[in-house]
Amino acid sequence: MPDAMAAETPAGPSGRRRTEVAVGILLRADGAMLLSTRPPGKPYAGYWEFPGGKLEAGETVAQALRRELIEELGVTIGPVSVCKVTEHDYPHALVRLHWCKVLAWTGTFEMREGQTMAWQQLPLTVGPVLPGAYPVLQWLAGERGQRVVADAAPK
Ligand SMILES: Nc1nc2c([nH]c(=O)n2[C@@H]2O[C@H](COP(=O)(O)OP(=O)(O)OP(=O)(O)O)[C@@H](O)[C@H]2O)c(=O)[nH]1
Repeated sequence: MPDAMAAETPAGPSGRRRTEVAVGILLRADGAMLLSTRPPGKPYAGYWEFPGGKLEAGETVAQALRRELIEELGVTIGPVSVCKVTEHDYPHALVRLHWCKVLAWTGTFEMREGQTMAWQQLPLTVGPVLPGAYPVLQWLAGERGQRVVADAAPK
């Protein structure tokens, strides 16, 4: 993977350019992960997602994630590396998501974009989740022998 990427890269199978996105899986010592709601005014506002955002031209994933988490949450993360890459084709954008586990940060969480945050164990107790975040939740659930959402109660 290149050290720095353009914010958009050549077209994917659907003929659209890909938007590169850095996403953080912030994990607490007890295994809880941080989810937050998408701010008002953005596509899928109110859906739950992992914190992160689009790369700016010339930024690495780690640099973009560091900047986004300061902007959105007011916390500063240490060095991170990408643990998984996924793609999702939305009506509004074809996105390539670079996922990083984040185990250490400094600062106090502030919801700087009017979002709501929740530390979540699996199965999740919040929803709905952004479709592009679902494959990673399934991957994390597989690591833990858990389900992303609880089984429906029998009728
Ligand atoms: N942050 C985040 N984005 C995700 C996740 N899953 C997922 O599909 N995405 C997609 O990745 C893209 C991220 O864009 P964004 O709008 O949050 O990024 P940003 O903060 O840089 O936006 P802006 O500066 O244009 O307002 C969106 O298309 C969003 O739907 C996720 O778990 N977290």
